[in-house]
Amino acid sequence: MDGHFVPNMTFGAPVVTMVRPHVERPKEAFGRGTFDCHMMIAEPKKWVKDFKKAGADLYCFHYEAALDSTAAESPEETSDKKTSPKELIKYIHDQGIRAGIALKPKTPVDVLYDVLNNDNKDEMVLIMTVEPGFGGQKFMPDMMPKVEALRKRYPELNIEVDGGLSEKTIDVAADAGANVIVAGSAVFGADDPSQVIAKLREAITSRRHVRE
Ligand SMILES: O=C(CO)[C@H](O)[C@H](O)COP(=O)(O)O
Repeated sequence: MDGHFVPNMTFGAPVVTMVRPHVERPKEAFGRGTFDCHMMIAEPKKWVKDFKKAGADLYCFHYEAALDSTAAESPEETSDKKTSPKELIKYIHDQGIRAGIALKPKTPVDVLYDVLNNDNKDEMVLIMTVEPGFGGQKFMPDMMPKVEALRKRYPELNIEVDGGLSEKTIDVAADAGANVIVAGSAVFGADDPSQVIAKLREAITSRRHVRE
């Protein structure tokens, strides 16, 4: 979060660098230990290399930001050229990491149909189930048709949901086809976080939307 794309700020690549050595690298694509960096920032292309160097396995940018941001490849650089969502996915893959593309609640899902590759093995889509910027908001069930549409069209795509996920809302998300869950308050506010994580995981694995 950069205080521009969203009205809040969080940490950057130096924190990722410090945490990375304490978490074993994933043994397979999207596996345990994946550092999935959700970039709620206005200039997503500028930070890909820094986050890759810091240890990100997956760089997830916002579609809305990539529509109107620079093609410059570092924070120090300027460029008159623009990037685009499709170009940025390719650029992230060229850096040797996986790409995620996030949609804010008001952005329709069909904008992605010309952006995603036919082979989705190195991609993920994040459907925001709150307006990005703050934890502790209410889950928006009206985002589920977007998840359903993606799951129908891309059976093997990793589909992430973020915002208001808990034991109360997980079944709706899992039934719609989400298989990657971001949960803040429900986990960090729990007496037993591992129990909550286990329940969320069970809701997803019992649906098995992604073929193994
Ligand atoms: O970053 C977010 C919004 O920008 C996430 O929604 C948030 O971190 C998840 O928190 P919660 O589970 O409390 O909704």
